[in-house]
Amino acid sequence: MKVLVVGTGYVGLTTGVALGYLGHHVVCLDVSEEKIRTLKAGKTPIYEPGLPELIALARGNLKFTTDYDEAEIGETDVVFISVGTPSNPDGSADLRYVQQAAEAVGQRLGEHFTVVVNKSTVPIGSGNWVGALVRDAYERQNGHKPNGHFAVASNPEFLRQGSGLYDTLYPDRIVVGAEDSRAIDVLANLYRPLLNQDFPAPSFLPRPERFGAVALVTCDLASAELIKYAANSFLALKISYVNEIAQLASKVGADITQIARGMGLDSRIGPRFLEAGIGWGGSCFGKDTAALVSTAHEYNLEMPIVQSARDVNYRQRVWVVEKLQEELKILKGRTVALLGFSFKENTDDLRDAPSLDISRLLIQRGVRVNAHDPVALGNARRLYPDLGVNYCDDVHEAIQDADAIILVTKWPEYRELPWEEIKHKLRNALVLDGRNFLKEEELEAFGYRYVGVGK
Ligand SMILES: NC(=O)C1=CN([C@@H]2O[C@H](COP(=O)(O)OP(=O)(O)OC[C@H]3O[C@@H](n4cnc5c(N)ncnc54)[C@H](O)[C@@H]3O)[C@@H](O)[C@H]2O)C=CC1
Ligand SMILES: O=C(O)[C@H]1O[C@H](OP(=O)(O)OP(=O)(O)OC[C@H]2O[C@@H](n3ccc(=O)[nH]c3=O)[C@H](O)[C@@H]2O)[C@H](O)[C@@H](O)[C@@H]1O
Repeated sequence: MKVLVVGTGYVGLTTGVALGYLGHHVVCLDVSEEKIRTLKAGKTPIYEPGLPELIALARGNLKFTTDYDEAEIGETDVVFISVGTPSNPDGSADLRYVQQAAEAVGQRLGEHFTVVVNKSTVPIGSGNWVGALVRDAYERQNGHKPNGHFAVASNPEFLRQGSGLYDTLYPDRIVVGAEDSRAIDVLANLYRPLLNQDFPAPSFLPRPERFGAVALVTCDLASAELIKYAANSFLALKISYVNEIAQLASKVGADITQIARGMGLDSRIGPRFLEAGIGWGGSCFGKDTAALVSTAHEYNLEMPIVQSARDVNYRQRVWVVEKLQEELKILKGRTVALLGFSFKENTDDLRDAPSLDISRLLIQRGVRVNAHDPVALGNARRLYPDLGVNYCDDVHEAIQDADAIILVTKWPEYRELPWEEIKHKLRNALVLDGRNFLKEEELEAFGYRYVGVGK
């Protein structure tokens, strides 16, 4: 099938490349000249494991452009809108990029039946709104209304950064919401190889141990839109819940890792997303929980549970600094090494990264912050040159003369640092493990004071 993906960020590029790999003809369009130049040169503008390899395999089915006129929208079966939907200051979603994309697509629709798909996370009602934008743009361009040439669908995305390709090729479910059953049929055909799981598995990606057919959830537009917000908010509150219990665990001398294991083995609860730590960050949990609360307000509803998950999450970031102060007594004049700057491992993304708030809070208290990250420092220097953080390309430089190490992101290489050897570089052998990730017993055996979360 012929596919256009508008927006080549973490979601759009992953989706486009995966669909190209499955044999569809995909145009990936972005307004960023730089991103498209990079892609045309055979490189990837984002760090996502497996993406360069899959692009190389799908190359013959992929075209990259910044020009809507080159995208052959008039003959395209499916257009994915996968542009950013960041937060407005009041928490609602900023839909300006979606609007620009919908209008640009509407102007160029032809007689061929095209499904315009909201893949971006967009508030309830956006499907209808995008439909109206596309229709109006078409009418302005052609002088008459479109006559059943297009339908709108909502196909929310559930991939996680850092395992985006794996999540795309081996999804738990695919959700398609539409009022027009033709749109559901087209998307079911598009996703057939994923639904049936009958494509050659790329050798460079991990494979699920057991895997059968994937569930296709079909529903109306509003339900699909709400599934996305409800799922993200539920995951966010699951983490905040375990962090709330972690706070109590450390007061009463219990261990949150054992508690989470004991809880998670109940199949009604499940073990995933029960890792206590300094909380969630990233481009979506914060944004989407805020947007859900904001949408509820429009309908005169409070969302106290979702709001509390947000509050608890921020409290974890403050807790790190309070804990450090408790350990070191005086923070002013101290040096702290932050290990990991991206919001999670295997990504270079800094959106709502806990490291940013933790750095700000430490710097306000007179602490010198040395930060290391295996892949995110380029973005950090570009986006946050004035944060006051000393970005260190070498982890040994970051820990030199530090009064404490804070593990912020669980990059595997931090577990494998030569902890015994590097101890002499520190002024004070204190490790605050914000992800309960390091080898506690080993560190203690080397003479470190180890502080975890909820232990
Ligand atoms: N990042 C993630 O893990 C996930 C993100 N989502 C949602 O997917 C959407 C996209 O997120 P990301 O890929 O992370 O964003 P991103 O910021 O990485 O990429 C968005 C891209 O859209 C481009 N763009 C903006 N306006 C455009 C236009 N008019 N025409 C063409 N391109 C345009 C930008 O230049 C940018 O490259 C958001 O709504 C997000 O909430 C959903 C699931 C997972
Ligand atoms: O809408 C989105 O953008 C995506 O948001 C999350 O994916 P992502 O933010 O990429 O990464 P996660 O693996 O969910 O991690 C989010 C944050 O939670 C933290 N986390 C995760 C799991 C856990 O048990 N504890 C915990 O603190 C991570 O360190 C990270 O900061 C969801 O998991 C995806 O399903 C969704 O598509």
